[in-house]
Amino acid sequence: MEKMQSRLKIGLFMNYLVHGFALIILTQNLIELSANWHSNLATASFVLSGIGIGRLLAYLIMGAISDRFGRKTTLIIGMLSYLIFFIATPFNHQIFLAYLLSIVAGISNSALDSATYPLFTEFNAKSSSNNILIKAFISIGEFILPLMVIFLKDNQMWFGLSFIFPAIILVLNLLNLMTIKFPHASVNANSNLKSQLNLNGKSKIMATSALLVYGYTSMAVMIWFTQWITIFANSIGFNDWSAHFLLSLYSIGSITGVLSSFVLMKKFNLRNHWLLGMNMLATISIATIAFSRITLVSMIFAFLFGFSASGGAMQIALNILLNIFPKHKGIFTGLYFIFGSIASFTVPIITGLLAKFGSPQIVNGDIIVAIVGLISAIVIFETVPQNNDLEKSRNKINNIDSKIVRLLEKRFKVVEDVYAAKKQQNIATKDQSRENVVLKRINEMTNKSEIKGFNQNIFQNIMDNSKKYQELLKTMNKE
Ligand SMILES: O=C(O)C(=O)C[C@]1(C(=O)O)C=C[C@@H](O)C=C1
Repeated sequence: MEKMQSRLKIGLFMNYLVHGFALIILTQNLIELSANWHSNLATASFVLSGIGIGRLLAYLIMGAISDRFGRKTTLIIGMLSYLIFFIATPFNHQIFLAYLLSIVAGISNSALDSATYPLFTEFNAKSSSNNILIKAFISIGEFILPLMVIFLKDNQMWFGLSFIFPAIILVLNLLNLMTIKFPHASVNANSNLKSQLNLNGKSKIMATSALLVYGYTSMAVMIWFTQWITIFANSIGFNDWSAHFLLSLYSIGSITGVLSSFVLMKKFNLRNHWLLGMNMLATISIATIAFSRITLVSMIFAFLFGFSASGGAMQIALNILLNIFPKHKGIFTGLYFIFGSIASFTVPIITGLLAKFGSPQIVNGDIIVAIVGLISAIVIFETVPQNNDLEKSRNKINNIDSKIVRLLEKRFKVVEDVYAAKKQQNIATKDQSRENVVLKRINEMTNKSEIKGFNQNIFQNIMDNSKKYQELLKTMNKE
């Protein structure tokens, strides 16, 4: 079981490595692709918008499929459609088909999200922090792909190999995931169908609205920054190198933030405080970058902005949303990411309009988005109770119970052998001396003296049931 879970986990993360490739693979190969499509760069870049359309179209449908038909089905839909995208794109010579394929990539993205995020909250008590790590794998994919594209170019190799490589990973991962039994949402650890957050009607509406607004702002604040920071830095007189370096520092900050969030969420129970703190830091950082205009200060705060705005806070907020709606995790994952997709759609338009007033105004706009995000985080902090200890302890008990049930099944299996042996030798079912030996061992094995009696009681009960089972086998054999 443990081994299964790690195979499943690795498989889910590998998908996001591939997804990191998909996010930038069209732009990274745009010159070759536009030649294939017999179009110019401007028309070719229009194809990129298909991904956004595909995501918007598919999120709710994939969310519903995930809740209704299961995470595994949804995951396989996502992986197969990504496979079609990766294999067909480098061979395709028609721009219309290229657009359809980018829609397919968007659909794949939404299927993966609708399956994976809910799944990670369903493993066990601590696994929802894995949702934060997804971000790290996307970043690794986005880091590797450009290197591969440069390598292929330098060695005059076919650009399409950069598509074939993720396709191979997908095929291997399909084989891996198809042979794994997935945890079932309704019987699994913390997917108790009733939310344990106990929000009343009004708080639930407030929290949900704030979380969905946060779905928008958390995405918007990042896109806004990454698209404009270099231009802004140039315009306020930073040299070219520092202007570009700000973005690298942001990425390093982001990875550091993701890893810190992951470790913290696993170890401590301060999810809401962390979300609030991250948003405060993000707002302070972007404001400092906008107003200080000192290179070193901007560098430090670019790192801190990456750490806080892109360090897993978006995933933490999603986990909170899924805690509020445990019965509809797929749908709410979809809804949350729809808000994120609207951000990727609208930010270029809004910043494009702001550009008329100069890039400093664009960065000021990002401060406003950060403040709206901070206000949402405050509303979330005030309305949603901290992931309480009762919930965590019950999740732990659920995990232990599953292990006990497996062991009891094994014990009953051995009792069947005992029954067969006794039948052959014609021995009575009950054996008091053996029971005494069992109870004595239990007494000795139990460390804590206060619970020795309870454990003996439990084992007496087990043996009583074992005798009943043997009697049942007897009557069944007679029939
Ligand atoms: O050891 C046996 O003889 C059993 O039948 C098994 C077992 C048990 O469950 O441990 C059940 C009934 C006996 O009275 C003693 C022990």
